[in-house]
Parts: sequence; structure tokens; C-alpha cells
Amino acid sequence: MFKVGIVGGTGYTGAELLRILARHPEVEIAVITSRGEAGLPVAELFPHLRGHVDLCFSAPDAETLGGCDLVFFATPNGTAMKLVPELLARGTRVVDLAADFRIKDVAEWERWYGMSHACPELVAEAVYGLPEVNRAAIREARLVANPGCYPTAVTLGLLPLLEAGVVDPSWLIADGKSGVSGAGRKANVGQLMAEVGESFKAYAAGGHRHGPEITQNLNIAAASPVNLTFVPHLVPMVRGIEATLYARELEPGRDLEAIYARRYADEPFVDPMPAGSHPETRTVRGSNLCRIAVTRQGDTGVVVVQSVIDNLVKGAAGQAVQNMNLMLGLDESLGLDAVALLP
Ligand SMILES: NC(=O)C1=CN([C@@H]2O[C@H](COP(=O)(O)OP(=O)(O)OC[C@H]3O[C@@H](n4cnc5c(N)ncnc54)[C@H](OP(=O)(O)O)[C@@H]3O)[C@@H](O)[C@H]2O)C=CC1
Ligand SMILES: CC(=O)N[C@@H](CCC(=O)OP(=O)(O)O)C(=O)O
Repeated sequence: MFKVGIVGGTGYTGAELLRILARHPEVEIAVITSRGEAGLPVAELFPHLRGHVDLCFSAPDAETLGGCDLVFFATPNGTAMKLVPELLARGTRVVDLAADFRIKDVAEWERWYGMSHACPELVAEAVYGLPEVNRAAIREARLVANPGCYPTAVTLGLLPLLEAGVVDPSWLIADGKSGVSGAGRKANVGQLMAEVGESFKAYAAGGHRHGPEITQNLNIAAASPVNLTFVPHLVPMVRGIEATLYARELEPGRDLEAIYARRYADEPFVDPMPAGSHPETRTVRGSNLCRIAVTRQGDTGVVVVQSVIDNLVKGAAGQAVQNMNLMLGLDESLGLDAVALLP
């Protein structure tokens, strides 16, 4: 059994890591941290884990975490970068669910995240943890930057079109909608049911920090600089992201459905759906899948892609476990076979 630790065990992605890892056949959860709840049994805070996780939260401590084979950081941006150098020096591998190691241009990261990077020298070494793109490098990595939730849905949705060169990279639009759990479990008036229920809004229309991350991914897929407009929206549901994506076709007449089917034929966690499908977030709730459908809008020359994920699973904890499986030389799908909950 491999020993793993989780820093940030009281948040939504930490709880989701526990739910998945509790049933993983090759992993033992050795440490689960909380600064505020140290000493408390995990099952007292999270009764759904009673009988599955028999551990208490402990305060984050490099020495204890350094005894693990691999540590997940399910913490706010700017937390992992302070502990990662010491853990790597102790031989512990790391998957960071936050953004500390996602953007290769450190000055750009510092502008968007409003802080100085504590270990810029490790950013180049970190592997961006999207297995559908970087599988071989993830297997060898000491440090994996788990992708953001919107970047996962948008990148997987547009990748086949850009790699095949069938759309104009200078005109891409991503319209993302997220459930409220995307904002985390910390107290926040904007997430109260009375604030979010029966309402719908766009936010960060002037620029969201996931914009540069998505652009970095799409530049690689297109092998040229893309121009992306990305606007996120908050919808009154708990889990799920739907991204509706728009691109202008360069070569009309190509079989778009076949391009997606071919690109994702060997991918265990991407489901390219038949033409005419409209993927729904509830068909991926609790599962590690990204379901995608592609279509043309009449004769406008515009291709419309719909991509759905569970933000806490393929958008965070599930993808982190997929990366862990690769890093530890395990079957990539271990522990990730949950079927979505419907309704
Ligand atoms: N929610 C989502 O859908 C997604 C989230 N992410 C990213 O994953 C990370 C975690 O998100 P989420 O679970 O939603 O966040 P939450 O706010 O729900 O949880 C954050 C956790 O981090 C711990 N924590 C906070 N500050 C520190 C610190 N300085 N040192 C150690 N632990 C700390 C908290 O516990 P305590 O204060 O008790 O120590 C808590 O357990 C974030 O970076 C988020 O951006 C990525 C993709 C999707
Ligand atoms: C609905 C909501 O508020 N979503 C969050 C993004 C999700 C997230 O966790 O950001 P990272 O993936 O970068 O860690 C937001 O827009 O700030």
C-alpha cells in the first residue's frame, strides 16, 4: 500500500479526495490535515465518511507529511508553494489541486494571483496534470499541477478541433457555468442559498484567472497563439460545470464527430457523445467523466461544443487521483469507477 497525505482535509475537494481514496485498493490515507479542526475525528465533521475513514485531522507538519509517498494539497492558492520544496527534498511526490504550479510564466501568475511565488524554480519542473495531454510526463513527475475546473472542461472540449486545425485559433469563445461548490466550503455571503438560488449571473467578464491557464493549454494544442474570450457564470446548483464553446470552422465538410471519437478513443474518462446530444451536468455528477458533444450551427460556419464535468471530480479530486495513479505506476482508473448520480 502507498501512504498518502491530504493537506486541507476540511474543504470540498479534500472531502472528495477522502471519498475516493477511502475505496482505493492500493492506497492508505496516512495524514489528513486541518489547522482549525486538529484532533477531531474526520467522521464527526463528515458523517458520510463514518465507517470509511477512521482518522483524526492533524495540524499540517512537514515532517509527518514527509513520511508519505505522495501528498495532495487541497488548499487555497499560495499554500502549497511554501511546503513543496521541503517535501520534494524528503522524496515525497506532490499533486497540488490549487494553481501554484499551473502557469509557466511566473510573472503572469504573480499578476493574476496577486502574490510573489515562493519557489519559482519549481514551476518549470512541474507537469500540468491533464492526462489526456501529458500522460507520459505525469508518470515521471515529482510535482503535478492539477488543472483548474473550468480549464479542464474548456481544454478537453476544444482540444480535438485545434489539434486537427479545423477551426480558427484567433476566434474562440468559452462560456462556462459552474455550481457553487466551485467556490469552496469557506463561509461566504455570495454562496448563501438566498443569494444564489433562483438567480443566475456572469462574473469576472473583464478577465478571470483561469483565462491565462486555458490559453496556455490551447496555445499548445493549436501550436500557435490563440485568442480566447472566456466568461464564467454562477448557476444555482451545487456541483457541475457546463462549458458551451464556440469556434469558426476553417475547413467545412470535415466529420467533426469522427475527429472527437478518434482523439478520445483510448481515453477512459472522456466520453465523446453522438451528434445531436446535449450533455447534462447531472450525467457526470460524482463521476470522473468529461462528456462532450460537437455540432455545427446551421450554415453559420460556427462549431458549437458542449462539455460537462463534475467540478469536484474530473475538475479537481478525481483528476488528482487519476494523476496519482499514473505517478505511482498504478492502473490509471483505480478508484475512479463511480457511476454518476441521477437525478
Ligand atoms: N472547489 C472546486 O470545485 C475546485 C477547487 N480547486 C482548488 O482546490 C483548492 C481547494 O479548494 P476547495 O476544497 O474548494 O477549498 P475550501 O475552501 O473548501 O478548503 C480549503 C482547505 O484548505 C485548508 N487551508 C486553508 N488555508 C490553509 C493553509 N494556509 N495551510 C494549510 N491548510 C489550509 C482549509 O482547512 P483549515 O483552515 O482547517 O486548515 C480547508 O480544508 C483551491 O486552491 C481551489 O481553488 C480546483 C478545482 C476545483
Ligand atoms: C464558482 C466559483 O467561484 N468558481 C471558482 C473557480 C474554481 C476554482 O476552484 O479555482 P481553481 O481551479 O483555480 O483552483 C472561481 O471562479 O473563482
